Parts: sequence; C-alpha cells; structure tokens
Amino acid sequence: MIEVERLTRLYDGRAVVDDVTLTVDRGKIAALVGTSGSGKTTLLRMINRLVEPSSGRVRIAGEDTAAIPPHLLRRRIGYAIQDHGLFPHRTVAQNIATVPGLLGWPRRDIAARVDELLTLFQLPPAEFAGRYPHQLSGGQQQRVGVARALAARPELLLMDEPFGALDPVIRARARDDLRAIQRELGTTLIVVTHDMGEAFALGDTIAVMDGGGLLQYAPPREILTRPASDFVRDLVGAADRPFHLLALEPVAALVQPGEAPGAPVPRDLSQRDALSLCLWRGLAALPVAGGGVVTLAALERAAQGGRP
Ligand SMILES: Nc1ncnc2c1ncn2[C@@H]1O[C@H](COP(=O)(O)OP(=O)(O)OP(=O)(O)O)[C@@H](O)[C@H]1O
Repeated sequence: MIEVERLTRLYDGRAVVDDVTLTVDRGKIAALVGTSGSGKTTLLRMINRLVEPSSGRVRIAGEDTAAIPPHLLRRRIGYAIQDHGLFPHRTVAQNIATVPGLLGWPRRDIAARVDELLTLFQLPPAEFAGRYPHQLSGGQQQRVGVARALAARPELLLMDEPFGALDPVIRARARDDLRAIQRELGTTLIVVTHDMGEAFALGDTIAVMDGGGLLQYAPPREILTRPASDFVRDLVGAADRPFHLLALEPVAALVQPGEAPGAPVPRDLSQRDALSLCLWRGLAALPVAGGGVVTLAALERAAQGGRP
C-alpha cells in the first residue's frame, strides 16, 4: 500500500503540490489526471524522491520513504516516462538488466528475467535482446522502457505519460497489455495521463488535480456520476460521460434471457463496444456467447449511470 500524506512542494513560496493525501492499495492502479501544470509530475516524483517534498510524507508498505536513501528507494520503485530514457549505447537486454545489475542479481537470474519480460511484452528475445534502441520502433522502445522499469519486480511502478508518443491504435493495445501485465505481476501502479479514456480504462481510482490541489480521489464510476465540482465534471468530459461509463463494464453484467439474430458477442466485450455494434448494425439486441442477449435499451440505461 502507498500512503501519500499531506504532501506539499513549494517553489519560490508557491505550492505546486498542495497538501495532497491519498492511498493506493497494493496491486491497484491510480491514474493522476488534471490540467497542465496542476502538479501531477511533481507529485509522482516526490514518491520516488526525484523531487524532495517540502512537507508531508510518503509510506510504502508502512515504511517512511524519507528514511530510505534516495538511490536505494529508486531501485525499489519502477519509473517509466514518456521519452522512456533508454540508454542508447546499451542493447535492449542490457537496458532491461540495469536495476537487477545494480542490485547484484546473479547473471543467470538476470538473463532469465530479461527473457521473461521480453516474451511478456511480445518482443521475442532472439530477435530483440541484442538490438540497440535506435533499431526499434517508438512503440517497441516504450515497451522496453516499461519492461526495464519492471525488471527488478518493484512493488511500485510510477509512469508519467508512458504512452504519450504512441498513435491511438498502438496506444490502446499498449494500455491493455499494461493492465494485463500489471494484474499478472500484482504491481501497484500510479500513472499520470492526459487521456481520460486511458485514465478510466486503467485506473481503479482516479485522482483529479488542479492548481496543486487534489480535487477528487475516487473510483472511475464515482468520478463520472458524482463529480465533486463542475471543474471535475468538465475535465473528465461531460459529453463523453455515457461512453466512459459503458467502457467500464462488460456486456456480461447486462445479459438477459432472450434470443437475437447474428453471431454471439463475447461476454467480456465492453458495453461501449456493444452499443457501437448495435448502432452500426441497426440492431435492438445482440446475442451473447453462452446464452442470452444484451439489448440496446439496457445499454442506454447503463449509459445513464443508474440515474432514474
Ligand atoms: N523545478 C521547478 N522550479 C519551479 N517551478 C517548477 C519546477 N518544477 C515544476 N514547477 C512548476 O510546478 C507546477 C507543476 O508542474 P508539474 O510538472 O508537476 O505539472 P503537471 O501537472 O505534471 O503538468 P503537465 O501536465 O503539463 O506535464 C508548474 O507550474 C511548473 O511550472
């Protein structure tokens, strides 16, 4: 569990992060969103002490980070940033091996870990381990950046716009891969993003920041249906709210008895994609694999977030 308690950072007497308190449970994902300059990156960097807090504290699994020398702390916390910061003169394998090497892992364990991560990130080791960063696409470089951040099995991974440089299609895939990998490894993750869709797709909780302050910290559904202020409502995109809400749940949650023509959709299809299919095909209901249907009417009700 990560506990951020009354964390503040002053620059020239001005609080760019102002008395922020939040908790991220172990194995969960918190997404930090907010306007430009609202303090997201500064908050993230105070967690691994790349920026020293002016006041307040951070605890990781109960341990106060102020008591841990920064370089040791950073070996325990993965950090991935938009321009991924790979070492250009080191191979992919050497890049990923950086922190395990610093920690003095046996060579054989490091090699096994590099192979494991490359495979997990769908970069076959035989093809990619020996390449240099400039021999990779932007998307591949970002995956190596994330693999490197995860290499020493950190209890916590901090990500600052990790997919910022990717095109929308690859970005959505990278996000889904990250979620799957994060679940598999049980890593706690705090991610800064400008993309609300990404925040809702990834975050178990969403932290909304403005002017250094934390305006709301809550699960996605609550942020969408009960925004703490007009600012939060507008920031998350009032016009997209029904679609964000539908994207949170699979059709399995809405299945009802009945039959409908056509090929069944998988039970884990998002309600948003189901709505899209209904609209595109002009259908009032879709058959769902394993039996039953999801109706356009049920999707419409779900899009209203349970309002009467
Ligand atoms: N070293 C510094 N000295 C002075 N001011 C700083 C410093 N670092 C950041 N700031 C200021 O702190 C505020 C918050 O910056 P921060 O990078 O945390 O915002 P952000 O929410 O991550 O923004 P963006 O979304 O644009 O990346 C900004 O006004 C920035 O100018």
